[in-house]
This record gives sequence, C-alpha cells and structure tokens, in this order.
Amino acid sequence: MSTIQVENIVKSFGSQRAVDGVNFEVNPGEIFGLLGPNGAGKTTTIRIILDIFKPDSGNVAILGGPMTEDKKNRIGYLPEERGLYQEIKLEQCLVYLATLKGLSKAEANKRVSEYLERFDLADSRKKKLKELSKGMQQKAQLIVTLVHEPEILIIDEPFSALDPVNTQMVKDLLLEQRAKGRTIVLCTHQMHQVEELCDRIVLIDKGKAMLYGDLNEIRRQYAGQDLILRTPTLLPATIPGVSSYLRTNGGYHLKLAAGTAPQAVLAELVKENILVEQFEIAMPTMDEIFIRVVTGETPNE
Ligand SMILES: Nc1ncnc2c1ncn2[C@@H]1O[C@H](COP(=O)(O)OP(=O)(O)OP(=O)(O)O)[C@@H](O)[C@H]1O
Repeated sequence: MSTIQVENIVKSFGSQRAVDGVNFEVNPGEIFGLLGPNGAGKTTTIRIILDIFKPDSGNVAILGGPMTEDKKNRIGYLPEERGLYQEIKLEQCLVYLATLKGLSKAEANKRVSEYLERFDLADSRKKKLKELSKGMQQKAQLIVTLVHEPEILIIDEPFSALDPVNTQMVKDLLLEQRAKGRTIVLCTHQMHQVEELCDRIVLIDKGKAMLYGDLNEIRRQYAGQDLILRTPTLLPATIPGVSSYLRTNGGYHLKLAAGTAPQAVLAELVKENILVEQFEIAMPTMDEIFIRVVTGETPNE
C-alpha cells in the first residue's frame, strides 16, 4: 500500500488551473521529490494532500484512506512560509506546539531539549523567536515538524536559509528519518539535493506531471551519447566511433558518433592500449533535466 496516493487531482483558482490532473504515489520509507518551477502547483498539491484545500476533482488517499484528525498528528509539515509566534521564547514556543501535537508536557520538554542541542540552538532557548536569525528560525520550524516523530514528513524548501554545515546536518537527519522507515516528501528547487536524497520524483509544470518515477531511471532516459573516460593515457587524434572529445580534469568527455554503442568504443580503447580507469555514460544532472523538461525538450532530443 502506498503512503500517499494522488489520483487525478484538479484545482483551479478562478479561471486559473493551478493543478491539472496530477497522479502520483509516494511509497513507504522513501524520500520522494516534489519538483517543479515557481508557480507549477507544488504547494497547492501539498495543501490538497494535507486537506487544507479540497480538490475540484480527483482523490487523495493517505495511509490507506481519507485524511482524519488522527492522521494529521502522524504527519509533520514544514511549510515554505515560516511562521512561528515571534514574541514567544524559543523553547516555550516549541514545547507548546509539541503539546498541541499530542505530547505530554514532560515528553515535550525532553524532546525539545534534545532537539535544541542537536540543532545547536540550546544557547538560544530563552531568546524570543524574533531575536533569532533566519536560519535559526528555520531550524526551529524543523524541530516543530519532527518533534512528534511523525510517520510522514512533508517538507518544503528545508535548506533555503541554511549554511553548508546546517544543510549537511539536515540532510543527515532526513537520511536518518528514512532509515527509521519514515516517508518523506521533499519539495525543493535545489536539484543537487534531489540527486543526493531522492529515490523517486514527480516534476510538475503548469499543473501537470511531466516526469514521474525512479530518479536514476529518469536520468538514464535523459542520458545522451556522451561518455566519461578517466585515463592517464593521451588519446590518439581519432578513435573509431567517437565524433569528438574534450580533455577534462583526469580524463576525457567523449561524444559518440550516431549509432555507436559504448561497448564498441571501449573495445577500441583497449585495442589501442589505453589504460581505462573509468568508463561510464555521462548522466545528465537533475538541473539539466529540469531545464529541458520545463523548456519543452523530450529525452535525447
Ligand atoms: N490561494 C490562491 N489563490 C489564487 N491563486 C493561487 C492560490 N494559491 C496558488 N495560486 C496560483 O496557483 C498556481 C500554483 O501555485 P503554487 O503555490 O501551487 O506553486 P508552487 O509550485 O508551489 O510555486 P513556488 O515554487 O513558487 O512555491 C500559481 O499560479 C499561483 O498564482
């Protein structure tokens, strides 16, 4: 059974279709990327999943059926707009919000204290929210998202205000959550984080799902005829099957002639006594794929 099942949801605001027939499933224990350009319909989709908006048509099943109050407490949501009570002290605010999620005061105190240490916020526990930096407020909001140990995490741009150290800390935390079997929906514009973290993705553009499935499978579909060769040997001026090549740091980027199989080139390199240390199909980055999809290119165009 999938953790979240989105079936053909449609949502319009006035004459504008923000979400236009989107389908996808999020599997238990995966990190699922919900991607797309600004205004694509991601936040609207999340709000429909969370039952904040009703779709005009279509269905969402979460943990096997419709949303309930009990299920809401089994979800942690980090919204894109961060909005904690600015006049309240950090620790007091976090404990209060944790009790709203069903924790006893004692348990809330204990967990908040542990998270404040882990997020390097313990020294700021008595500061008002408004006295914290943007990154610190973002970490505080992440604590709110995690403190009740939800089975499902839906997190919108968790890295936007974080420095590299905190970014790594949050990445480790997400991987740790996945290892515990939690299901994570990650909404981000940072494609290198998607490459590092996500198992599967959906890419929405203008309210429609343009790409959906296993991340590596999608990257393979968009891989062209380029190869990466790592070798200390200098290449001859021409190699059968290779239309051109570029020298790179520690090797070469080869462009294959149309219809040439990578194996045929590998055989040529071996025949020429070239020491092959690494030989692989050049995978496009998610940034490249994102741009190609959003500008209307199909795979291998
Ligand atoms: N409450 C609303 N009222 C009217 N229009 C809305 C509302 N919420 C979203 N929209 C419109 O629906 C479209 C999709 O917006 P949405 O916020 O879902 O995009 P997004 O993919 O989350 O974008 P971003 O990456 O910029 O956050 C946009 O054109 C937006 O203007």
